[in-house]
Amino acid sequence: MDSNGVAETPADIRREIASLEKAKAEIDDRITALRVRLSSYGSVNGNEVANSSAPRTEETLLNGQLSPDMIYRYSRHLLLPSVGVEAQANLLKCSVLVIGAGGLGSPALLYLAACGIGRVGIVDHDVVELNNLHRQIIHTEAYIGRSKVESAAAACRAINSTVQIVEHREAFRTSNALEIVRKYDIVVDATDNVPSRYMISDCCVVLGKPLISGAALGLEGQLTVYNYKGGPCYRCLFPTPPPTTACQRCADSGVLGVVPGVIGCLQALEAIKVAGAVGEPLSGRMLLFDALSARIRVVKIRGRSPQCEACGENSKLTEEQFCNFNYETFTQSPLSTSPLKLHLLPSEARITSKEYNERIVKGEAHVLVDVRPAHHYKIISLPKSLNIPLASMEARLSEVSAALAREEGHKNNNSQSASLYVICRRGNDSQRAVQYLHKMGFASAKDIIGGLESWAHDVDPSFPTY
Ligand SMILES: Nc1ncnc2c1ncn2[C@@H]1O[C@H](COP(=O)(O)OP(=O)(O)OP(=O)(O)O)[C@@H](O)[C@H]1O
Repeated sequence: MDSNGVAETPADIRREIASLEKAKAEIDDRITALRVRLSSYGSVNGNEVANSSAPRTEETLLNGQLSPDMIYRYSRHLLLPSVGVEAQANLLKCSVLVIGAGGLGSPALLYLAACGIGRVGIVDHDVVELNNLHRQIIHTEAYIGRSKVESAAAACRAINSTVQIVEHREAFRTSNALEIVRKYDIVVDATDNVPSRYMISDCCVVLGKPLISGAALGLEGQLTVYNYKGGPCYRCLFPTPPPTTACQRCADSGVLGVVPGVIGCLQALEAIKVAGAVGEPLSGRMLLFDALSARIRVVKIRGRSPQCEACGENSKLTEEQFCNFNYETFTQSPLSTSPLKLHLLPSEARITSKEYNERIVKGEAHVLVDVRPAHHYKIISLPKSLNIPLASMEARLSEVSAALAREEGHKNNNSQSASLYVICRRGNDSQRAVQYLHKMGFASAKDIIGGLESWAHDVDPSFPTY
């Protein structure tokens, strides 16, 4: 008999248990599905969209204690005596802004989301490209052509749906910098370019935020923490920017994918130390990483400079001065030639890639000198070109004369001189080479405007670019 006086058998009881268990499983499934849906909501350009994103810190911290889910998720942190519950709770209450979702930002963001930083902001204006994927490991092929912020935010939410991810799909500029940075406790500079580095450091000085700054190029990287508890800012160390010609970019010089990976991880580590109030953040010191020799060195750097134009005692930058500062012109020395704006030659000494193609199709006798470095030439080159890198042009000038003589003898029975064309990757070094060749008596030498990039764009779309 049950409590209602109805006769029941063990089979009845088993049936009822099974039925209730099925209903319970369906409710659990529904709760899980709703949690996943909830975590897929986020904020775009700093404004939260409907339904807010992840649970807020107050929900994850019960009466200041970690919730059971949090204890389980972060148990390996909690087991570390130097981290423990206090530092983990500090992380959950903290907000970190990562500017740049590229080579440095990718690992930094993944670790910051995974470790339970309460709110993570991502700023970037760029879209994912195929040649990003060897190092920008937060992005996948499925996101090629789509916003890096959108892609990075999805990856962070997939790792940890309890973290609030805020999307800022825009370039970081003086016009939006203060408004964005004001909302965060710590800033990670993962932009890896000089104008942004000055702008971000100055913004952090104005708003009093600690800054974790990283850089990676080729096979080397460096890292430091600026503006932390009276420590130096970027301008204290580098009051004047380097000449533009000294500012190499990954797109020109290359970078081994793991190098920004290492530095980006260390940036996340420093952010965690500052956020969690553990350890000794890398302030007043700089870490230098050399991948080839597998060496990491930490050197002491200059402390805060009283004369610094950003954080100096009598010269502290104001919000207004920051907003009116032009970082692009400040970081471009008027004496140095911007690699993108070289105009060294008169128009008669230049020819478009289309014109060059028409001439060779007609069978014009000519020599094509490719002045890129030999390792670039090995990547891809035009048929029958002669590789004489710009740096060795002076020493190998006789090879140009010999090639012209061969071509004239071969094609024209010495009756007509052969033309001389010069090409490079984007049309800057070729102009320098033509200028030099003119000086050395090769008066007819012509530069192919825009180099191999223009060839790929205007003549042969199947020609690979890099
Ligand atoms: N001022 C800025 N505001 C927002 N994002 C920036 C700013 N400056 C740089 N970034 C972003 O920082 C990231 C830096 O990434 P990274 O240095 O790995 O190279 P990349 O610019 O993606 O590619 P590559 O240098 O190979 O062309 C990029 O996604 C870039 O869009």
